[in-house]
Amino acid sequence: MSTLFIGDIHLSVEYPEITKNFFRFLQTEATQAESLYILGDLFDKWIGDDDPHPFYREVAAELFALKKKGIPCYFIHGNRDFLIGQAFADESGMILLPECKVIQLYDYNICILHGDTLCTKDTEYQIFRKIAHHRFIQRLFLCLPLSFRFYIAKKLRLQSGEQNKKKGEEIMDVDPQSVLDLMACHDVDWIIHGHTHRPAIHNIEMIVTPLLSSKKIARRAVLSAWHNEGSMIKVTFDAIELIFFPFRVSDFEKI
Ligand SMILES: O=C(CCCCNC(=O)Nc1ccc(S(=O)(=O)N2CCN(c3cc(Cl)cc(C(F)(F)F)c3)CC2)cc1)NO
Repeated sequence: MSTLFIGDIHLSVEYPEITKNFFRFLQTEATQAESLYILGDLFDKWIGDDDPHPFYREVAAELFALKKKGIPCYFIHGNRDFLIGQAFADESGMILLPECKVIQLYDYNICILHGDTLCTKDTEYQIFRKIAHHRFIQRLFLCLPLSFRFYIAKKLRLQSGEQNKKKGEEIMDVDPQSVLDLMACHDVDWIIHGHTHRPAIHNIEMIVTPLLSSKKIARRAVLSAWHNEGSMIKVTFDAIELIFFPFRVSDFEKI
């Protein structure tokens, strides 16, 4: 049996191919798993569970179908969809997890998180995150009329797109010391995260006891975003693998 991790799907009405392939993943690979973890940025934007767009109803229904098949789906918020609340969790059957969680899978000790909190060099983003994750600010934002939230969302997405272009590669990636601190704090052998869109499995040398200078190799597995292909991290008793699968061309494109 296996446990699957995905993230950074960035579903939006503008990219129906990604949505189609995400639904196909839920109806195929995901049905063979013991459970599915979505580690953030399932959606490219989220301005509140009260957004009535039928697109969200469709995604919720496809996710709920997985629950009906007895396969639990766990969700950790990303920097895009950090406002997903209990209402959408109930509608989609997803189980909301805290922003960082240690799970025992087979005989692995794994810390799972979205990954944006590891990008500590991006101080501009970390300041925005602190403000936007404040309960009062979130309550205030969710009280605004949807139209005004749409407006703010459009502005912020444009702004973050422009800001990201100016930021160096290093700032946009995880800070190595933050990774070491997190793994030491939770005493885990594995960390699985997304956010950076830099898929890989990295070996990390951890000092276990400084005096004896004994070390161990831990591993950091990074999810791929779903731009032109699907991707997941598959955990089985024997291995943790980063797997890519091509998007299947929709019937329309075959014409
Ligand atoms: O990798 C890197 C770079 C990372 C790039 C980070 N950029 C990034 O995430 N941008 C971004 C994320 C979400 C959206 S949104 O459209 O979904 N939406 C916007 C309005 N949201 C809001 C909520 C609250 Cl409570 C309060 C406010 C406030 F205070 F602004 F009004 C706004 C809710 C969410 C738009 C852009 N660094 O390392």
